[in-house]
This record gives sequence, C-alpha cells and structure tokens, in this order.
Amino acid sequence: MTKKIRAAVVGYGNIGKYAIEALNAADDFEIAGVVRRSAGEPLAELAAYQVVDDIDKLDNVDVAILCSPTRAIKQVAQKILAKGINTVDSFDVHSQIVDLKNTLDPIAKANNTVSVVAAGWDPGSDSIVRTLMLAMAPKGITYTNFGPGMSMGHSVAARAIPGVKEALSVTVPMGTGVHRRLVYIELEQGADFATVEKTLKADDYFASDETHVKQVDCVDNLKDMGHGVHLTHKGVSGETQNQLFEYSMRINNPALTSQFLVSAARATTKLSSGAYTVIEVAPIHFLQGETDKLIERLV
Ligand SMILES: NC(=O)C1=CN([C@@H]2O[C@H](COP(=O)(O)OP(=O)(O)OC[C@H]3O[C@@H](n4cnc5c(N)ncnc54)[C@H](OP(=O)(O)O)[C@@H]3O)[C@@H](O)[C@H]2O)C=CC1
Ligand SMILES: N[C@@H](CCCC(=O)C(=O)O)C(=O)O
Repeated sequence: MTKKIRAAVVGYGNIGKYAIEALNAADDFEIAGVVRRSAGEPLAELAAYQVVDDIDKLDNVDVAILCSPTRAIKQVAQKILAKGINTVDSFDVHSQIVDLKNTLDPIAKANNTVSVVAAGWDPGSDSIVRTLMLAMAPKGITYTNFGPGMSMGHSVAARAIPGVKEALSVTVPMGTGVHRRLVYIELEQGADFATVEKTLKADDYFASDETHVKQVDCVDNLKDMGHGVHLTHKGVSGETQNQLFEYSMRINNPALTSQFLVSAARATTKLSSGAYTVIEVAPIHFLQGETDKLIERLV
C-alpha cells in the first residue's frame, strides 16, 4: 500500500471545517491533526482528531493546510516551512501574491519544502482558468464577475475591525469585473456604528469598491455561504477576432476553497522545493492517480 500524505489542518474556522471533510474524502490523505491557536475546550466534532496548539506536537506532518485568515498567512507559513513541513494556503489579496511567493520561496528552498500559495478558488482555480483563456486568445479582455455571494475574505476582514462582533460581506456583480459590497455587521456592545463604518470602508479589502455597511441584530440569520463566478474572456486567437470563452460556477464557498487546498496539498508532494502559485504547477499534480491513466481519461 502506498504511504498516505499526512496533513495537518491549521486554524479551525469555515475553511478548516471543510478541509477536514475534503481530507476525509481523499483516500490518499490521512489527518495528522488540527492545530488551533488555543486547543481550548474540546469540540465534539473534532473528537476523532488530535487537536493541538503547536504543530510540533503532531507526528510526521507532510503538509499543513493553512486555514488561517489571509492577513496571518505569511507569518504562519514562514514558521511552518522552517520546520520542514510543506504548506498550502488560500491567501486572497491579489496584489500581494507575488510578495508572498517571493518571501516564502527562499524559506521553502532552505528547508527542502514546498509551498503552494493562493490556492483557493479566486485566487486559485479561477487563476488557472484565466491562464488557459489567455493561452487560447492571447489578446483581449478578461472579466471576472463574482457572485452574488458571501466573500469569506471580506467577511473575515470586516470581523477583524474593532467593535464588530460578526460580519457578512456579500459581493454583488455590477458587470465588467466591477463589484458592489454589502456588509452586514453586528456590533459589540457600546461600539459606534459611524466609526466602524468609516474604518471598514478605509480597509484595503473594501477601499476600492462601492461599499454599503448595514447594522443588523443577527448576522447569522442572513448568512448563506453560497458564492459563484462568471468569468469571460473575449479576444483574438492568432489574427482572428471575436473569440468568446465563458466559465461559470455556483458553489459553496468554503467547500470549494478547502477542496482545492487539499488538491494543492497533494501537488506539494510532487514538486521540487520552493514556493509556487497555482498557475506554475502542472495541472496533473493536483490529481490523485497514475499519470498514464489520468492522461487516458483527460487528454
Ligand atoms: N482564495 C480563495 O478563493 C478564498 C480564500 N479564503 C480565505 O480563507 C481565509 C479564512 O476564511 P474562514 O475560514 O472563513 O475564516 P474563519 O475566521 O472562519 O477561520 C479562520 C481561523 O483561523 C484562526 N485564526 C483566527 N485569527 C487568527 C490569527 N490572527 N492568526 C492565526 N490564526 C487565526 C482561527 O482558528 P483557531 O481558533 O482554530 O486557531 C479561525 O477560526 C479568509 O481570510 C480568506 O481570505 C476564503 C475563501 C476563498
Ligand atoms: N477570495 C474570495 C473568493 C473569491 C470571491 C471574491 O473575491 C469576492 O467575492 O470578492 C473569498 O474569500 O471568498
């Protein structure tokens, strides 16, 4: 029997929860344990797993699936790569991905490890679709239209603002890659709505989009983790114009993010040391199975 890939789930929020499901559904993986900032009160749903507050307490971890907030990823990944453990993450600030990769690459190389960064669905699987569309029509315009749906990244960023108890950020597509953000927030006792609204609108996650902040009594009553994308590329193949490609999906956001993280975790075991974005990884590395069989089925 071939050795299973031992994965640790780091951070147990929405993505962490679905990462456990995706790992359980993948028969080439086994779960080494769950790493939480504080092992704290045991959760019944994690009773089957070792839950620790430090990855060093888990045995023989091949890869850590980082399910921490995007803004914590760089620091968490640096620490874990330095221990000789591969990492994958779904970091989602598009303008900082090159910096993240270039920061992690020398650390990964020095510790003979692999890191696949920004491996959710956007950035992540959508990035591969955009790449393919560009290869098919190198001249033209790509539009990525999200939603309507819940952005986990924006919700996490909103929740981190002082005075916010809970938040839901809904992305509304306005067309041609332009989005409006509707942010529903539940305030901490005594927090001032106007101050929270101002801070939120100034945050990098929101500053360049039309953003509306609404105070509600219970965010949970509104929450639906569905999302989606409609990606189009219209361009030119060779000298021939009017080539139109479209890609659409409606999804459960954390389920897809975690699934692709697990596929990327598999890829880390097939790459030489260093940090990679998903478009630098051969697509077959994301899949389980023998190369020739996959070629027969997919090519
Ligand atoms: N690229 C993509 O397509 C997507 C990316 N994402 C990214 O995934 C991230 C996580 O989303 P989600 O699971 O909803 O977030 P959650 O807030 O639900 O979970 C994050 C978990 O990380 C841990 N954590 C919290 N704060 C910190 C901190 N400061 N440092 C380290 N760990 C911390 C906590 O787990 P514990 O208490 O166990 O330590 C927490 O539950 C988002 O920030 C988003 O950017 C999400 C969806 C799609
Ligand atoms: N990174 C997103 C997934 C892509 C959708 C998006 O960026 C948005 O809704 O703004 C998320 O965290 O949910």
